[in-house]
Amino acid sequence: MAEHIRVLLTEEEVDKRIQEIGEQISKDYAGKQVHLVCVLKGGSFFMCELAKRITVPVSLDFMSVSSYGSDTKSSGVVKIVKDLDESLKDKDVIVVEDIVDSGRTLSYLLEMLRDRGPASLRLCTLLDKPERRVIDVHVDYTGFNIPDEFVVGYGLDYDQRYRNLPYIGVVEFD
Ligand SMILES: O=P(O)(O)OC[C@H]1O[C@H](OP(=O)(O)OP(=O)(O)O)[C@H](O)[C@@H]1O
Ligand code: HPA
Ligand SMILES: [Mg+2]
Repeated sequence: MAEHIRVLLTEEEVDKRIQEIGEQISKDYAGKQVHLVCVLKGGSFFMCELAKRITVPVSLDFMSVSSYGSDTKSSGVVKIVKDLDESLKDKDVIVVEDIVDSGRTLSYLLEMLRDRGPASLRLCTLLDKPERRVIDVHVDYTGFNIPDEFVVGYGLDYDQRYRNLPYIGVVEFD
């Protein structure tokens, strides 16, 4: 089946919104250092762009998680594939994600990271699909609320492809 991408958010719209979030974070964390935690792979493109627009001191770390499988996924259990290199103790942490969909990944992850003793812990996501939520997750910074459609680009993949698109699109099948 042939597929094509319908543009949902242009590169300009995404860039402008990331700039706004960067400014907001810089204000909210004035006088502090923020520690950005990127959830691989999807969060990587957004985190790099966001970090460039934050004007307070920034440090970065990366983690990779995966769902256990369809059975346990419904219980919200995720497996850590690559853990953070550094401790979160007493740091002002912002978890950076590409999308919050069902909320399973982030609700589990935030609970786990909270146990590591950060001074503060917030969540920043480029996209949010509120209609799809199964588990409640508090999002502190949201780029865009989007409808319930499967999106790609800016880190988001369809079968590992399209992460490199500089805009957000919807996969459509001809
Ligand atoms: O709210 P949820 O329903 O849990 O879905 C959101 C999660 O799913 C995607 O990651 P994925 O596991 O596909 O890995 P990837 O980032 O490597 O693509 C996305 O990047 C979020 O981490
Ligand atoms: O809409 C989506 N696109 C790509 N990956 C995802 N993971 C959760 N939702 C999505
Ligand atoms: Mg992800």
